[in-house]
Amino acid sequence: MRPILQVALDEINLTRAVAIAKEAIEGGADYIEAGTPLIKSEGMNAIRTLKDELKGHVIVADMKTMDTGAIEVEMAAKAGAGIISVLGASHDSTIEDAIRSARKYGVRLMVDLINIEDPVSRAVRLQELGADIIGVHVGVDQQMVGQDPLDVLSSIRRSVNIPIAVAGGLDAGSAAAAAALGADIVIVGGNIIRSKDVTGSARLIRESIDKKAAVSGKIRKSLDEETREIFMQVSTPNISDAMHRQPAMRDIKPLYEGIKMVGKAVTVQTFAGDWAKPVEASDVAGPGEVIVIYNGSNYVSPWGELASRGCQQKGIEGVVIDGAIRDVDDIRKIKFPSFASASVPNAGEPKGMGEINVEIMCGGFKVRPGDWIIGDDNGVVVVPQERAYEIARRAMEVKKSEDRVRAEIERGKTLAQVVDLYKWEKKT
Ligand SMILES: O=C(CO)[C@H](O)[C@H](O)COP(=O)(O)O
Repeated sequence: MRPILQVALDEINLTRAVAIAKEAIEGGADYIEAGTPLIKSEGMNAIRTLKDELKGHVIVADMKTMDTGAIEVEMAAKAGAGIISVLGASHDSTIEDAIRSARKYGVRLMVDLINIEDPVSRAVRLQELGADIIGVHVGVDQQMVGQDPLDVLSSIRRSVNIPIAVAGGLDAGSAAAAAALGADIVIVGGNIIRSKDVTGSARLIRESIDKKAAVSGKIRKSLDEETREIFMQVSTPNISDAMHRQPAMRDIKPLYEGIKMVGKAVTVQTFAGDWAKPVEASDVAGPGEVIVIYNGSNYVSPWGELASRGCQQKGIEGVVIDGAIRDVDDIRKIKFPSFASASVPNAGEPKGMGEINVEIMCGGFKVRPGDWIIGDDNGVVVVPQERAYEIARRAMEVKKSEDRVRAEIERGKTLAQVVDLYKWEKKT
């Protein structure tokens, strides 16, 4: 039997969720899941509405129940769900009572292994308890720090013989790999529901699942390479949103339009106009790095075109100056990504005060050597190195959501209508 494609509606607006579900069905989705955020936002009404609107399709209630298993299964079953999820991390008594309730109401119970330390032995135990489906699942937040549900799928497949569902950031390639590794149900959320073309994305994933492409021996790029690649694709507003709306470096502006800069910081602490350490930093920095300078004066410059040329030849990504820059016309001509808080014609003197690669303040932000610096036409943001991969992944999720909202606006809605603004204003 060909694997089932289940589309997870991780959405908070029911009207949008129904529209997205219909588009996904057109592309080949079999089961439609009321995602946990949708259930929390709209309650059992979400299940009832999906059941009414999507005749002939199994509706899955992703309840993620942790306690009172029987009551929650009863509620979702009565609303029209055919499969209901409980968490594998719950006590066995919760699972057993949920199973009794599932049997009584003629629905299947999916037990979700999200965040379980030893998923293989828990899966074996859940099979003994009578679970109908094992959910191998890496949650959205776990995906952002690099976890992958396919890492444990084969071992679980070898250990249980009941159906297995797999979820966790799957796309066309990993969905096909999941099917090839023995998944019976392939669950896809973000990569379908946040796509500009939901039907096209669902179709692509449906086709690749059907081909069950052999698991490629894909060599994973280094975390730094992946991080850089993602930062190149997202904007500084996407990154700011991903960091709970963190502001950009204050008063630091791009030198020209169409600028894009991504790199790790080589920092310079210097003093008004002293250009020795800034220019020496171009000998320290290399490809993939950005020189970030605190100079402390908007009236005398520690940097200009000649320093920029030297950096460009070495593959240094750009420069950010809390202070003044000069030769802006020439720097614009060679398009060396540069950001500064002022421009002046006058240079200072090379006195040699200050230090390279120490913690500095730039545009009101602490910057340490190795922190990620991303600049574009909107400004410059700093991402702490420890969270760079996670923030890059979260920024990509922001971008995907915006792509979907943009597609809905292009079909004639306003932003307020698409995001249901009035309903979601903060109540005081
Ligand atoms: O249950 C979920 C999150 O807890 C999601 O529905 C599931 O992970 C599928 O979505 P995605 O493909 O975006 O990971």
